[in-house]
Formats: sequence, structure tokens, C-alpha cells
Amino acid sequence: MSDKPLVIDVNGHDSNDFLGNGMDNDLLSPRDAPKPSMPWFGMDIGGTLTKLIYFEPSDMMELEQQGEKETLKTIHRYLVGNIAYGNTGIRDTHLEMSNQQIGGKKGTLHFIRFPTSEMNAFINLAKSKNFSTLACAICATGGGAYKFEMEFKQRINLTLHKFDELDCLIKGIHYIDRNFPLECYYWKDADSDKPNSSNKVPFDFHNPYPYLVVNIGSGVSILAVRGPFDYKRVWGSSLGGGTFLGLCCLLTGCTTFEEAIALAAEGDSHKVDKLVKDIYGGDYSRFNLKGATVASSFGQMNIEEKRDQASKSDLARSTLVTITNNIGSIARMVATTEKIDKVVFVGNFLRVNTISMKLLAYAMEYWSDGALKALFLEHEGYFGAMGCIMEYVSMSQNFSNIN
Ligand SMILES: Nc1ncnc2c1ncn2[C@@H]1O[C@H](COP(=O)(O)OP(=O)(O)OP(=O)(O)O)[C@@H](O)[C@H]1O
Ligand SMILES: CC(C)(CO)[C@@H](O)C(=O)NCCC(=O)O
Repeated sequence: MSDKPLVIDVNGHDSNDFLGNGMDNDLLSPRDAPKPSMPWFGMDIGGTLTKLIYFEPSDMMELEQQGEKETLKTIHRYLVGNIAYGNTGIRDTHLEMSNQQIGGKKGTLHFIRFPTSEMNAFINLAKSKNFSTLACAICATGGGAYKFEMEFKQRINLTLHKFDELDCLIKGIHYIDRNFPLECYYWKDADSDKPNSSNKVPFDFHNPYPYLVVNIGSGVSILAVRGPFDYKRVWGSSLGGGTFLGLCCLLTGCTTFEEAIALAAEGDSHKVDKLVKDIYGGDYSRFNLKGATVASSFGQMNIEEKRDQASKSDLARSTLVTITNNIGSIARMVATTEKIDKVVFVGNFLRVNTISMKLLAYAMEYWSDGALKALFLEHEGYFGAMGCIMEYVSMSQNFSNIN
């Protein structure tokens, strides 16, 4: 690979050196057209977490023999040789996908995340690893692709080539579902009274349309998907994963999502919420409301004595149940309106959060009399970043085909 930089302008117009090969691209025949330059990244810069997928080519040795740049090797060794980066970056090794065939290359997909609030440290890291000598553009999606665009440009001369987050989400779901064994599953016999009773069961999602995607990130976006390229965003809610985490930090003094979930796992939301039986003394049978149904989330917390009895764990549990049930209830209404019976829940709110998944599974089934099915995907919050890699590769291939 030449020393000439990889250039893509922010409007999506490829410069004639897009392929980073240092040659005039109009001299290339399609057969000779090179693959998009390494390294391949997809980055989804969300409101809370940034997700980064790195495609490691199987023929790294070959690249090295071809005299690939030292910088490429340094970045490769740093990413693949570690599972934690700085204080907050994590590689989710359990999600790794090997033997992938993308853009004519075989390789492994690595899944990395870090808090978006650490973007400054990430940019410093990219600078220290000389990333901008390798390429001067990287593909990005999510709101942060817009928000941080100038910062990337000014501080490390890196252009963010932007793709829409929901286009990427759908593309990523379709790619990963077809290429990762047992990606899609449901919770069998989920029961709100017996949280430990249900089991994960694989679901065959090969004939998926139509389906609803409920993406629970900082906020919630709901999409109706009717074909590979046919979707619309039908609803949204600001009461999402960010709300759960924010309220939990305020109410319990916890500082991380993991801590908030661990607290919730120990808690009892009935000590915080007002149930139907707290109002009726039992069921409200006429309208099929069981005594154990929450009538009013946090509805006991106006009474001092009840407040004194509620522990931090109880408050965390109630926050989790409140946010989850609200999302479940909106998803159910949207599914009914759109006449769709498969509802796929994704987003990092569901990470290490079986409590919410089981609650959603139970709520969808119970409140729809079994008409709706809640489905889940193993790669939870990484679909946007995956779609971003797909966009990069197909964009480069289109470019190659023109030449
Ligand atoms: N380690 C973590 N740190 C912070 N939040 C986490 C973590 N793990 C899971 N979460 C949850 O995931 C949510 C973020 O999910 P996700 O990464 O899918 O969304 P996002 O892309 O940041 O947000 P948006 O799409 O709304 O811009 C957080 O609000 C929190 O509830
Ligand atoms: C703003 C986005 C799309 C960013 O991913 C997401 O956080 C969201 O869908 N929030 C909910 C916004 C609404 O109320 O429709």
C-alpha cells in the first residue's frame, strides 16, 4: 500500500484516491481493482456507548509480507492482543465472529466498546498510534458521527464518513443473523412471578419479514421492517437505557450500568411500586388485572415509612421494571397498530440484563394473549457498527465496479 492517504469527503463523494492505492483509479480495470484499504472499521458513536468493530483479515501474514505499514501492524497487535483498552474500553470476545467472508476477504470480526464520554481519550489514542498516517477517513454512524466530526478532523485529520444509524442497524442485523450461529433466540415460558424459570431457546429468523425492531439504547427507536431494504421508524421514546442508568445513579448512588443491574438483581420492586392488590385487596378481575400487576410504578414512595423500608436494591429493581414495562407496553401497541407479530429487542440496555429480557418476553406474550413473540439477538448493541462496515465495503466495491 502506498503512503498516500485514504480520502473520502464528508459529503460521500469519493476522491480519486479513495482506495488508498496511490494510483489513478481510472487506470484500473474491474478485475484489477484493489480491495478497500485496510484496516476495516465500523464505528457507531451512540449517546452513551461507542461501538467499534474491527475486521482482522486472515491473511495478515500476507499483508505483512506485502510490506504493509508498520502502523497497521501496531494497530492490529494492539486491538487483537488486548481485551481491555485504557480504563474503559472492552473487547467482547464472546461475540467474536471468525471465518467471515466480507468484501472478498476472509477474516475475524472483533467487537469493542467504550463510553462515548471517553471520546477525547480515544482520539488521543488514535493519535498516539499514528492512525492518520494509515488512512485519513473512517466510517462512522450514530449521532456522534455528526457531533464529533469536526473534532476528528481538527485533532487527528481524520474524516468521518457518515452513514445513517438506522440503515446501518438493519443491515447489521441481517448480516449477523445470517452469519453467527444461534444469534436469534427467545425466552421460553417467561413468567414474571418466577424469574428464574424460563430458558433461552434458539429461534429460526431466516424468514423474518415483517418484524419490529425495538432498539433500546440511550433512547428507544422502533422500526417496522418489511423487507431487506424496506423499513420505517414508526415510534420513539426518550424513556430508555439512559433513563434507567440516570435514575439509578440518582436514586442509589451507583456509578456504572453493571452496578445498577447487580443492585436490581437483588431488589424487590414490590416494596416500591403500588400493586393492583394494594388498591383492590386482590385481583381486579372484571378487567383481567391480577393483584400482582403493578398499578402505579413508585406508587408507594410518597409514604415516609415505605420510603424508609425500601433499599437501594429495591429502588434499582423498580427503576428497571418501570422502564422495561413502559418499553414493552409501547412495543406492544406499535406491533398491534403495524400488524406485526415478531418483535426483536436490541440495544445495549439488554446487555447482562436477563431481568428485562424475561420481563419483555412475559409482557409481550401475556398482554397479547400469545399473539406476539419477543425475540432477542446475541450481538445486542453492535448492529449499527456492523452495518457501518458493510456500507464501507459495498461502497468501495461499487467504486471498484465503476473503474
Ligand atoms: N458499560 C455500559 N456503560 C453504560 N451503559 C451501558 C453499559 N452497558 C450497557 N449499557 C446500557 O446501554 C445503554 C446504551 O445502549 P446503546 O449502546 O445501544 O445506545 P447508544 O448508541 O449509546 O444510544 P443512542 O442509540 O440512543 O444514541 C445505556 O443507556 C445503558 O442503559
Ligand atoms: C435520538 C436517537 C435516535 C439516537 O440514537 C435515539 O436516542 C432515540 O430514538 N431517542 C428517542 C427519541 C424520541 O423520543 O423519538
